[in-house]
Amino acid sequence: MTDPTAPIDFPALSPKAPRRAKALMIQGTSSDVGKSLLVAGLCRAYTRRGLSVRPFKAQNMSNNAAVAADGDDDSTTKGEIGRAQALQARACKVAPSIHMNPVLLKPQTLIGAQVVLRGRVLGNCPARQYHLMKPQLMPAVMDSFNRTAALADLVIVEGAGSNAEVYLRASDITNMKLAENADLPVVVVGDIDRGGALAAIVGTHALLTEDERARVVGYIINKFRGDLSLFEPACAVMTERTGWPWLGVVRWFESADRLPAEDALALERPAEGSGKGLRVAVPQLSRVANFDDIDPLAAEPGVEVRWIRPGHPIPAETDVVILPGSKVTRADLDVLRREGWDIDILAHVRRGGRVVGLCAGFQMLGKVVRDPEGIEGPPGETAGLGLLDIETVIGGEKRLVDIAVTDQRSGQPIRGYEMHMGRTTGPGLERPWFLLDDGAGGPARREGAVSADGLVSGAYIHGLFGGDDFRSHWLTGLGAAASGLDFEARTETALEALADHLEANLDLDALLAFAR
Ligand SMILES: NC(=O)CC[C@H](N)C(=O)O
Repeated sequence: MTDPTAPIDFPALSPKAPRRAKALMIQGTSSDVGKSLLVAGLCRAYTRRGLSVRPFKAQNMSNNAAVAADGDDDSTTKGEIGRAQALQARACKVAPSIHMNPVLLKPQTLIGAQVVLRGRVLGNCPARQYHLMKPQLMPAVMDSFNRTAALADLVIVEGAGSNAEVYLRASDITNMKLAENADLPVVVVGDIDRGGALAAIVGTHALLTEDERARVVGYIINKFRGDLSLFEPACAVMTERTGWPWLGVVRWFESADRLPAEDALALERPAEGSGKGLRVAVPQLSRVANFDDIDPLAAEPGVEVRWIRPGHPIPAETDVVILPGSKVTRADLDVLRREGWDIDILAHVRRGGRVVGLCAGFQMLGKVVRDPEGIEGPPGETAGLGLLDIETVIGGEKRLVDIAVTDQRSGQPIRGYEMHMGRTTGPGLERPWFLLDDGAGGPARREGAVSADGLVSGAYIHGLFGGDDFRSHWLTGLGAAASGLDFEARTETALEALADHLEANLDLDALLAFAR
């Protein structure tokens, strides 16, 4: 993608389907005000009321992606969308679609990202170039919105970041510009937990144009803790300054960490876990991807998961080091070395400790990672940790597939997904971690690798630990206690609790009446 003004080649837009759904848009005064969670909760609450609901977010920036159930019209493979929209789809009890999140930006460097359009990689792009290219994406965004709206009674649309970045207005495809194009009523959400909510709401109003202000049907204050009677005068001030109705205050939702987080900011949360039992350390890579792979382990009472921040060593008293996925395998190998984590990991293995690599983490455990075309950074190769006798080349079509198979070795069902461009070869694969059997009677597929001494293992499969049987089997094999936790049910309970929470905190009939 060298010329940002060159026309983009994407599949033909569908003939305009009649819009059936009403829609309501949730915009925020900044990122991380809790928009994704609010949308997920509204999706579930209105689904429970018998409506056919769909989520929509034009553009998401996240390395936590999910495999959609569909791909673009001319594609035989499935696409990917942000994890938050996949969760929202689940809240609506429908399969995730590429049209729920037509543009996904997966950050690779501080100033550039992989651009995924309608589920498929369009290319890598520096932020400045993407900014110029963005207006061209609007027809595809609108097409996806229309397709989503043609299927449902109600679409809950999520904005991105702050809706008052007015200097970016010309290239906006995901906040007020989308609201204008699709004629959406807008609710503005402010975050009291971070402070400055008054200034954020009043400042947002000040920065918007008259027309944009008129689209706003009211504001919500999210993440409130404390005595509401003390805060009510603040709402009077905001309403007086903006003329926008106050639609309610949503109290802090305690179970938020039971739902998969969208961006790596969530890793700043204190670790869960009892402080005893199996000690799992996960280095916090710079472009960590699909980090919710670790959530099911963190949810086990007998497991203590610690995310290791830059500047901190991997503690010697660790039982298992898990190397997670990463958007930029080679650059994150450099991070491992810069932090001295490579030395910690090698010492850990010498002491008889276990290491597990997932996707990019698996690639890092090999001898070398090559990127001849420069897909994830400057072309070249980087030595891996050399703990598995494998090599990886990044390139070709991205592999995006859901997996629901049986591991012949353990007899355990394995569920998960693959999402990677790297292809791995080498003698290490002769000792696979899994022998995957799809039940159709064909030969088992080998997946992953295990070192000769059995201490180091890795595979491409994300979501492995979400399977209760596999997780219990894995924990028991390490001499750790498995609790019998039903992870899916835990997520489902959290979604229901979130919907209850919104029913209790907001007037959802009134909110629904704003949809049009
Ligand atoms: N999800 C991942 O960890 C991706 C691994 C690597 N960046 C690849 O594309 O092959």
